Amino acid sequence: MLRVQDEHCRTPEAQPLTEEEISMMVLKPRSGYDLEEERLTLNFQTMLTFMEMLTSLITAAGVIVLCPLVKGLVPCSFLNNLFSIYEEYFCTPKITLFFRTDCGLSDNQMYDVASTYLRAKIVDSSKCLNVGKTVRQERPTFDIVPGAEVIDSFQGIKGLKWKLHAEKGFDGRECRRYFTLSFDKKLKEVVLESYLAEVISRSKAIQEAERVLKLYSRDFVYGTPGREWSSIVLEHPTTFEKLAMDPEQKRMLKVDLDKFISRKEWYKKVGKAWKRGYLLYGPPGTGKSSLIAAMANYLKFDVYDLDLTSIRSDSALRRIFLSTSNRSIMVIEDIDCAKLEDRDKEEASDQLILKKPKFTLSGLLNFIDGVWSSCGEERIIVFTTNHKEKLEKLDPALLRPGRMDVHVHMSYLTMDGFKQLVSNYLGINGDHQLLEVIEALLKNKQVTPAEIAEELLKSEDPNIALRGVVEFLEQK
Ligand SMILES: Nc1ncnc2c1ncn2[C@@H]1O[C@H](COP(=O)(O)OP(=O)(O)OP(=O)(O)O)[C@@H](O)[C@H]1O
Repeated sequence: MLRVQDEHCRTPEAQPLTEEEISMMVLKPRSGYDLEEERLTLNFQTMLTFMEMLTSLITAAGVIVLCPLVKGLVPCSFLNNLFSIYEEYFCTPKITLFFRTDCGLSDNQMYDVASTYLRAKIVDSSKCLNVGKTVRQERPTFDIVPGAEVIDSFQGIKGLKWKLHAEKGFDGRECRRYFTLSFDKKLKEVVLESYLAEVISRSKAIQEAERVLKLYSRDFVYGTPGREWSSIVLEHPTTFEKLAMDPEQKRMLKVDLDKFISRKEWYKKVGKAWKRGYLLYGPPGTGKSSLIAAMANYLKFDVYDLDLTSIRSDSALRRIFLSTSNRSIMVIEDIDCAKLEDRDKEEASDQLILKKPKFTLSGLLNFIDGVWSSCGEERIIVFTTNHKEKLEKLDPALLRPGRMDVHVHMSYLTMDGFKQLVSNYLGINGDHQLLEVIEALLKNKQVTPAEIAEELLKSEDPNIALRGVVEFLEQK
């Protein structure tokens, strides 16, 4: 007989687990939606009897499969499950590790580690692969498909069996994925102490080698249990070199970022969260989003785009921040338009972060400091606004020293910025008779880089494009 002992519902007569039983513990998800961890212990003395029963059952199942008359009546998936349960738990004493997408409040990094590690293995060992390619990628990438297995080896040890599972909800739709790694009980020490370390380090090396920046947003995560963010590859072409901005301002920003990156020990010494806050302000179309892309490209940091108005509770905000990775930029755009004070009217709940007295932006920063000081490193947070003066009214404390570390004014286009745009769009480096005319016009006009970029896009012929700019400035 199989004795199943659940940590949460042990029978009154159950004895404390022996060391042998503890070492046999595996984590196993329950069926259906409920993935709560369940400890399953197998008792050797009772296992044989059960195996006999199971063998008979499987033999019967085999007969059913072979019988063409009834074959169609038995769902294939049922038999597959039966076989894999048999093989997984009863052929040899096994340990199975589960790598699920979530890990308490945050995403489980080990799921991503496993996914990256296995991607490098599957081309040789899998029969089914997902193939993908974005416009900018030269080569396709391959990914493991649900149900596929990868048998790995390590230091002469064979039979480390990985499998990707896709779990379906009651409506038949896939609701979450997880990997399992099954191995002989004898290998427990080597797997937990050496193999997993090797998997982590290989996956890190692969990620570094094929590093693509990602843009995370929360637009598509609703209905995806276990994930707070969805991502796409960030392929923004803007770099500091391409930005139409005061050259000295650009230089200082790069120095500031370099200094931030190199000061890990300093942040530790003074007991501050290793984060830096930037406030980018200026009229629409002056390049605030472009600057964020330039910062991400410069640092090779992922970007998280957070819409604050969609967050209902303190705990949701904490979960969302905890689900972001290190070496990333959190962007909160148009902070003055967030209408944060209105949210407390929508619902009366103790959880709401925006109850009166009003939620303040500096309060949010305190909150973020708290979350990140406990678990985040190399984090940048960027607020943008078109109206700094509105922000002063909304939350004056935000602009006090020590709140946002760097304030960057994105101004209307200057001649330096214009030369940069002309170089980007027309390949001209300060050498055209219309440049002087344009310089004189720019001194008295307020135009944004976005407006001029639009004009420059109209023709690849420098004479036509620059004449268009002159006309545009004269009419402005
Ligand atoms: N400083 C700049 N340097 C180079 N290109 C720029 C700059 N500013 C704007 N542009 C061009 O204009 C487009 C829009 O600019 P961007 O979205 O970065 O401005 P923004 O200040 O973030 O605007 P908004 O406040 O409306 O979001 C960019 O895609 C880019 O082509």
